Parts: sequence; C-alpha cells; structure tokens
Amino acid sequence: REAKTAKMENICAADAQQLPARSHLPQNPSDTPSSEQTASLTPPAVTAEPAASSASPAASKLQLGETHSGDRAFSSGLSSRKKKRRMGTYSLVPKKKTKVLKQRTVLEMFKELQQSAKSPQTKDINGEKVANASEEEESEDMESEEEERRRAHQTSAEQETAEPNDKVGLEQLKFIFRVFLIPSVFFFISNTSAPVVEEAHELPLCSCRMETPKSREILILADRKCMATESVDGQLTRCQSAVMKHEMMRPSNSVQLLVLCEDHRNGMVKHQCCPGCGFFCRAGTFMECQPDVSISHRFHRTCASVLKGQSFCPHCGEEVSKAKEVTIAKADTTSTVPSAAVLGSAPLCAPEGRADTTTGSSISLPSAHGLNSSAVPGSSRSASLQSDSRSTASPTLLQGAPRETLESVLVALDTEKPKKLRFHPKQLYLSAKQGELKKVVLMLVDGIDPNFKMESQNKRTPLHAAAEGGHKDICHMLVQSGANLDMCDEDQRTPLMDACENNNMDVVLYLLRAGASANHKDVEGFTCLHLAAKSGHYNIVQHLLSTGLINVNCQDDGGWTAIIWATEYKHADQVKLLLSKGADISLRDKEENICLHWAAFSGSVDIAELLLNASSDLHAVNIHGDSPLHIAARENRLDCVTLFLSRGADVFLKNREGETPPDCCSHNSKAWAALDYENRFLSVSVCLHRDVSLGQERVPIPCVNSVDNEPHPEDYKYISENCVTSPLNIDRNITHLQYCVCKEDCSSSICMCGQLSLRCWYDKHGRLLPEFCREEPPLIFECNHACSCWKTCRNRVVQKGLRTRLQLFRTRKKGWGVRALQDIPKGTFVCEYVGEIISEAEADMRQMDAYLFSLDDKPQDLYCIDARFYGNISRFLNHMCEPNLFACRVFTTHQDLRFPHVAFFASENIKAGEELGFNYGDHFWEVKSKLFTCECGSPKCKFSSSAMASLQADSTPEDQQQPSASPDTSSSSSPC
Ligand SMILES: C[S@@+](CC[C@H](N)C(=O)[O-])C[C@H]1O[C@@H](n2cnc3c(N)ncnc32)[C@H](O)[C@@H]1O
Repeated sequence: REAKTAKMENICAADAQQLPARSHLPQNPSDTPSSEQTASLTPPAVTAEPAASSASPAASKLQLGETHSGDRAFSSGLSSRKKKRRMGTYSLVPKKKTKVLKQRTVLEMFKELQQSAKSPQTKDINGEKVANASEEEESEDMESEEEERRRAHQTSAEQETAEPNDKVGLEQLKFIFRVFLIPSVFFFISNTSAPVVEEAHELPLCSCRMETPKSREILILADRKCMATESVDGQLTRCQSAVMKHEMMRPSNSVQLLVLCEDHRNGMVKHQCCPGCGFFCRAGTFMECQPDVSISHRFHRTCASVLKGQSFCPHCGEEVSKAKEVTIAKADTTSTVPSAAVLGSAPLCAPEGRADTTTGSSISLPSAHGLNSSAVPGSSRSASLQSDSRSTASPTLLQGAPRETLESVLVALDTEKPKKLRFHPKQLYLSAKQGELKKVVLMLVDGIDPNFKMESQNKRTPLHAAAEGGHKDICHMLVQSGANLDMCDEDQRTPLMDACENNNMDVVLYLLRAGASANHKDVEGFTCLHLAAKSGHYNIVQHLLSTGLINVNCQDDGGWTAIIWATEYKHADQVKLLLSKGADISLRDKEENICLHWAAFSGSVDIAELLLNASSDLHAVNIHGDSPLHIAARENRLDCVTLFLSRGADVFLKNREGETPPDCCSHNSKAWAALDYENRFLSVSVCLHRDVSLGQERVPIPCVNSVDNEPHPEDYKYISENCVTSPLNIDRNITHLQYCVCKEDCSSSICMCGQLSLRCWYDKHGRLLPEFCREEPPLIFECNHACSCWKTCRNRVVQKGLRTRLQLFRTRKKGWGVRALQDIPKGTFVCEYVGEIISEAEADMRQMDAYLFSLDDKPQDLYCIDARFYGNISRFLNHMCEPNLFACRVFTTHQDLRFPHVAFFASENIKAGEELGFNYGDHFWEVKSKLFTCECGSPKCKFSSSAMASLQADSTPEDQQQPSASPDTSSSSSPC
C-alpha cells in the first residue's frame, strides 16, 4: 500500500516538520486501514508525480503536456507553488470518461487490498505460498466484493441523480468517513457497521505520520521531555531531550501516545519507530521493509504483523519476506533509503493561496474518489494497471499492485476535477461555515490549510466556522486533515467554545471525544461551561458537567461562575442543574457579589427562591455594601423585594453610601412602597429574631420589640402542625373520606363531579367566596388524597399552610401580638391555630388556660387545642372586640369531625401593619374579666375596664355575680 505513494512518502517525511498539523491524515496512506483510499484524496501523492517527473520517463511525459514556467524552480522556496500548479499535468492522463470509469473504485481497491492480505496467493515470509483458504471462503469474499461494488455503484448512481447540489448524501458521507477514518475517531461511524472498516482492523495500523492533539496531562507526566525509547538489540534507552512541539505521536494505535523531541518526531514520520513495540529502531539489528527506493520502514522481526499465519511489515502490510535485516552500529537517524530518491521532493501541501482546480459543485464527490457509478465491477487489478500510463512508466510504482491502484484513483480524482475554478483558502472557511461538505473535502484534498485563519473574522479557522454552524461532518474532515482542535481565534476562543455557545450538541460531543480541551479559557476567562450556561443551553451544560472534566465553580475574569451567568440570564432550570452538580452559590465575583445579588439584579424571583432555599446568605454585601435587597430595590424588582422581606431581609442595612434599601429606589416605585411598609413597622423596633418558626413555615416570621426589653418568647416549642402527646385515635381511614372525582381543578364553587361532592368555598385566589357565612361558618372540606383532582386544585388552601407575611411584635398592654406585614384581602386564609390536641379532661387538669382553643361549639366539647407548650404564630393572636380574623373548622386529610383544623380567615381587608386578632368569645371574658380587662382599644370594646365598669353599674347585684353574656355568640372563635 505504501508504495502507491512512494514518492509522496519521502516528500511527506521531509515536509512533515514544516507542516506538522497536516500530518494527521490524508497524507499518509498507511495511517488507516483504508489508507489507499485516503491517499487517493491526498494532494501530496498527486504532487509527487510531477516532482518525480524530472527524473523519470513519466515525468518527462508530463512535462510534454504542460509548459509551466515554474518547472525549473523545484528546489526553490517557491517550488511548492509552482509544482503544485503542475498538478494540472494530470490532464495528460486520458480523461475519457470510459477510461476513468474503468478504473476501480477506491472501495474496490480497498477490498482488493484486503483480499491481497488474505489471499491464498500471498507468500509467507520465506517466499513460499501458504495454503489456500477454503474455496467457500474465497467465493464468499468474492461475492461480498461484488455486492460491495454493486452497492457502491448503485449508491453513487442514485446520488448523482438525486443530489446534484453540494449536499453529500448519507452513503457518500459514510464512504468519506470510512475513507478518512483513523482509529482514534473510530467511534464516529461505529454505528454504520461498515464491513470494510471492520476488516481493516486486521491490517497493520501504522500511524507514524499522524499527530494527536496535545495533552497537558501527558506533557506534565513526561516532564516536557521526549518520551522516545531507543531499542538497540533489546537494550532500551529513553531519550529525554526537550520537547518543542506538544502534539503527540505514536507509530501505531497499539502503543501509547508520546510527546517527542524534534529528532524523534523526524524519525517517527520516517517510520523509524516500530509499530509493534513502540521503540525506535535506529541502531542495532532490526527489519527494514523498503517498498520503494525512497522509503524504509523499520520494525523488529518479532513485531511483524501476523495475519492468517503470514507476517507483514507493520507499517505498510508488505510481506516480511521482502524486508531485509539491517544492522546499524550506533544510533543513526538517517534513512537507509538512497538519498537520491529524495531528490525532487515536492512539498506536502499547498500553502495559503494555492491554486485549486475544483469547483466542488459540478462534480460528485464519489466520482472524484473513484466511487463512480460506472466503475466496472470486477475489473481486474492488471487491467487497471494497464490503463494507467503513468503506472507503467514509473518503475517505482510497479512494485505492488495496490500502489498502482492508488495511483489510478489519484488519476480519477484529478481527471474529474474541472480545472477552471480555483479556491482561495478563505473559501474553506466560508464553505465550512455554510456546511458545504463536498467543497470542504475537495479543498482539503487540494491542500488548503485547514488551520487557515480568517483575518477578517477574528482570526477564526474553518473549524471554528464549522463548529459554530453545527457541521459535525465538516469538523471531522477538518480534524482529520490536521485542523488543530484547540486553535484559538483572536479572542482565544476554541471551536469547542463556539459549538457550546451555539448549542451544537453533536459537534460538542464530537470535539470532546476527539480530545478538544474542555477547560480552555478565552480572553475574558470564559470557559465552555460559562458560554453554555449564559446562553441557556441546558443539554450542553449537562453534558459538559457529565464529562467530569469541568470544574462547575470555575470563575471567569469577572469572578463569575456558570451559575451566576445562568442566574443573570434567568435560566432557572440550569440553576437547578448547577446546584445539583455542586455549584457554590457563596462564591463572590470581583465586586464581591454572590449569586443572589445577580438574581436580585435580573429580578429572577424563582431563582432567588431556589438560592435562598439552598441557604444563600440574604445579608451578604458586595464591595459597595449592597445587600441583595439593596439591588432589588434599586432595580425595582418588586417580587424579589417581597421575597427578601418575607425571608427576613434587613430593611435598615446601610451600604457604603449610607443608603438603606428604601433609599435606593424611587419613591414612586412599587419596591419603595413595599419597603416603606417595613420601614413603618420596623423603624423603631429591635429585631429579636429573623424567624420564630425556625424555617418551618414557607414564610419567615420575624419578631420585633419596640416596647420593652422582653426577649423573644422561648417558653414554648414552635410547631407548624398540630401534635398530640397522647393517642387520640383520629379516623384516617381513606375509605371514610368524602372526595371529588374532578380530573383537574375543582374550579366550580360546587364541585360538579356528579358523585360524592365536596363543596368548594374558595375562589380562584384561594379566598373565601362572598357568600360564605362568616357569622355561622359551615365546616369546610378541602380536597384530599382520595380525590381525583390535582394538587393544584382550587379546593386546597388551609392544607398548603402559612403564606401570609406576619410579624410577632410586642404590644404595649397585651404581651405579644401578631400583625400583618402585607395587605391581606378579605376572605384570605391567614393562619391555623396549631397546638397540642388534648381531651377536655386533660384541659381541665392544666393550670394555664390562656392558650386553649375549643374544637367544638357544644358546651360539652370533648377536645381542645392547647398552644401553651407547642404552638405556632396563632398562639400570639390577641382578642379583638372588632376582630379582623374569624375562625373556621376545616378538614383536609381526614374528616373525623372531632378534630377539625381551626383556620383563621380575614374578615375584612387588612392593611399591612395592622394587628391581627379574633374574638375570644364571651365565655373567655366571663372568666377572665375578673383578672384583667380587654385592651383591644376598639371604641366598641365590650370588655375594657370602662365598658366593664359601666356594665357593672347598669347591672343588678345578682347580675354582678355572673359576668354578662357577650352579644357575640360566635361559637367557633371561643377559647376555652
Ligand atoms: C392566646 S394569648 C395571646 C398572646 C399573648 N398576648 C401572649 O403574650 O402570649 C391570650 C392572652 O393574651 C392576653 N390578651 C389577649 N387579648 C387581650 C386583650 N384584648 N386584652 C388584654 N389582654 C389580652 C391575655 O393575657 C390572654 O390571656
């Protein structure tokens, strides 16, 4: 196989150092199992021909047809361009369609090569013919070969008619991928189950001419020293010279990747490293296969590739019998190949601006690659050879049939390419951007530098363009042609970053698997993760994090993490994802903002809540002394202001300018209005506790005291749901529940499920309907777990718990009290009277009765709620003769009528700052008025000292022995 590009090989080897990036692929036919196909697309091979022409009959023949003035300049620096242009000399090769068509397809040749490796005619190492494979096997092979040809024929024919445009069809793509494949990217078409590729694995896989992108890890491991090992008759020596170029190489895919010094890189491309063991053969005794006068392949005898009992050169697959044993006394990096053969070497590829003879649009790629629909199935190798005038003319090409077939493919490729249109390297960038695969391939074949930088486009490369455009196939072509995966543009952005920013998942997956750096930072310190998080590309973020390569808390130059970017751009899902992946929300940016500051800035209340629930510090301040509340106030983010206030944010915190949050906003703004409420009710208060519920409620309940020195109450345990201290045997049998069969939302006031129905007393805001009787409130049955409706149904209010912002405050004459920190519309559920459910008998035994609430309106009530030892905020609600709350009995998860929830609803519109209270009932005052009088302050107070005095004055002596009955007979709101 190698000899097919014999001249090219030498040229390539010599030029590889100047053009290392291009040594990836198409240049080296031995790079892949399908190397002859690869080479068929490779400019160097084409270029090699005119280079050799000066010394060969074939060359003189070529010169006859072309009179390029640059023919003399072979050895000058310009020679490359001149000689490259001479690719046109192939126009001398008969161009008749029939001629070309008679040549075998690349696929056929590849199959032939496979066949030749397996052939029963193949000689063993001693030159003896080995035993024939079974006839059956042979016939199968032939059949499959025929089948392959037929398929290729059909496919190509179909595509020629079906796809005249630049879009390359699936089959063509598969073909291209197979052709360009190298083992390292084998995954790329693993699902194509291409039989050709599978077979190719059996052949040697020399990769001496390939580079793999640099790996920081390996470089560090190697201490930036050459990893080459010289083997001299079994004695190993490590080189350890300094490494100049960090891209890795290896002689085959069976040995580890190495960073090498320049000397060993030279040796590697000259096939001086044994693909079997990975050691260099530059001294001592080793085998040398010389498929062409200009090439030598070194390997150890024991490292020869063995296939079906035969041994082959692990570089090119040539039979070992043709190799000779060489002994070199001391390390010698020079090839044993006669130096004359190197003369006339043509450069590997064309530099920028090189002439291009393709149009890309007028020809079909498969044809160019020999997959022409008219290819004659079964055309023999010899026939093909004979059809190739240059092959017969050039003795160097006659050494093995596969070599000639490769030449013929080159002819086919070149012959079918129109010569008139020429591409500038910029076109590669543009075509990569447009997704013009065919053009890209042809330009790469013609040697346009895949790393060409577009000056006008921020020095971006074609790979940037393809990655940005989401053209994975083009990325693959470019990478295989030597495009540097991590090439940076002027902003230090890599192609992977462009793919991430543009949500091109396929390309991201491809580039990462090909080895692109995931942690690279651009000029602003952005990483791929930052870009994807900022742009809201959830899947990309998810994938990047799943690789384990990414630091989720990586900060850019502004100190911003991915979660800060996601927060600022309001990508709540990503924030959740990043939180779940360990994002640190306490990290500070360069101005010492934390993530919550950014949530406030953008007004992302959902994200702010997520962050607060993840224990974000509400009182963190940045270098300006601003808290998140300052920011939310300044940006007039009412939702965030409200949220922060409900979580106990400090309204009086001053920043470095001496501004409190209300000072930061306009006095017309909603944020200011919200903050002003706080101001009014907190300005002279001392905040004793941020949340007396200790986080048990959905909203915190701060405690303030502006009256005396009493600390916040601690003589009870805050609970958010009723508790028991002795068994009560509440009936929780689900089959005893009334339920509704609404499928979604009990949106009608009367649930019309048609079966057992639950009367819904709530409007769409969750407030009691106007017709709800406040004087004699009915029992409320909320939807429950036996219902068919959703949790979001309207008939579920009390069971959702406290949602109103309340404050525990010190009153002047009633001890502690509760007030609203927000406006509360009439009918709103405010809070539930929560405490310990005890029996009447138990209640009678308890000394303290100030916190007892009867659960029944009958005189012989059986159970009470005592909030003395266990209770919630309701235990601090004081009596009001003109109450703004009233109590209802509500059933939620059970319907045992003995144990209702006691829920307080607003009996009127309540303004923020107003104290909340309910009517304790006459019975309470009948007992307690002997001890103290009502301090509710209402002009209609019935139990104040003055009211009591006048009552006593008006009453008879008998009456005075018994406190008067209250006109308020509300039974539902009567503490024991
Ligand atoms: C359920 S507690 C209310 C919270 C109580 N203020 C505290 O500091 O714990 C009931 C007690 O509060 C006081 N109280 C409630 N309402 C009152 C009123 N209108 N006038 C005077 N005292 C009242 C009485 O001491 C009563 O026994």
